[in-house]
Amino acid sequence: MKPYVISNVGITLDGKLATIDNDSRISGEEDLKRVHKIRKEVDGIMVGIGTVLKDNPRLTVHKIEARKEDNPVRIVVDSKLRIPLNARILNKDAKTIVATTKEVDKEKEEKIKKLTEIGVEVIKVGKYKVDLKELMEELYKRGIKKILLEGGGTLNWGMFKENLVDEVRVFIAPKIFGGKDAPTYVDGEGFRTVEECVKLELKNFYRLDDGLVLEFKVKK
Ligand SMILES: NC(=O)C1=CN([C@@H]2O[C@H](COP(=O)(O)OP(=O)(O)OC[C@H]3O[C@@H](n4cnc5c(N)ncnc54)[C@H](O)[C@@H]3O)[C@@H](O)[C@H]2O)C=CC1
Ligand SMILES: Nc1nc(O)c(N)c(N[C@@H]2O[C@H](COP(=O)(O)O)[C@@H](O)[C@H]2O)n1
Repeated sequence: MKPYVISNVGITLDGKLATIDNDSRISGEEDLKRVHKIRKEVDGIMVGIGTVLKDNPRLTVHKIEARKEDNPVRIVVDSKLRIPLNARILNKDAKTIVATTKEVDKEKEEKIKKLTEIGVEVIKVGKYKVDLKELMEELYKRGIKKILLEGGGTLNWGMFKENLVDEVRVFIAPKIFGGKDAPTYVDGEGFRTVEECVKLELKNFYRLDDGLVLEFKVKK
């Protein structure tokens, strides 16, 4: 069994998550409130370590009224355990799970010990990179039945490639960032043919702030 996964991002019209200098201010205030309402409804929020290193996010419900108990479990996918011990995602506002690989050297073992001491749960799945299918099963076993996937582009690719995403919600801002090295909604290697690609069914759309929200079901 696996959790139900909603992928949400704020993108520009050209599909970028941030500029080449990592400026990711895409959503307006109303869109951020929409995202925080989803955060409040789910059991877990998941990001890749790239997002933690670049944005240092809190990943709590802080744009709408909420109690500490409303904060979902924060999940970071981090194969090489690069997470800084002072990252905001490790603060006491909510529980945090760090998913890493089973390949553990002495340095990694020490980091796991430190993380555990500050109350972080470390899940080991996969050999060279985090096995996302196995991670989903482990999270489900821990009562995490609904997840908000908040990127970035590399983790999004991993989740789509493994067919682990059930729903897509995007805010499209009327902006163009350009830049072939700017992160896009889904990066990674990409599919080679249209047959292999992820197919979506448009369910809803509406205007918000200066942009557009689109909601899709992933066709299975
Ligand atoms: N506008 C928006 O809504 C959002 C923007 N962003 C932006 O996205 C950028 C970060 O994206 P990325 O650098 O791509 O980092 P990412 O957040 O996708 O993390 C990628 C890392 O995840 C780890 N990982 C472990 N196992 C994996 C697996 N099986 N599959 C995939 N990844 C695995 C790897 O260490 C990899 O380097 C930042 O610029 C950030 O600002 C991030 C989230 C939302
Ligand atoms: N939905 C959305 N729109 C944007 O314009 C964004 N830049 C993001 N970023 C995501 O939100 C995280 C920040 O969360 P906190 O406010 O620190 O709780 C960031 O790391 C991205 O995952 N999202």
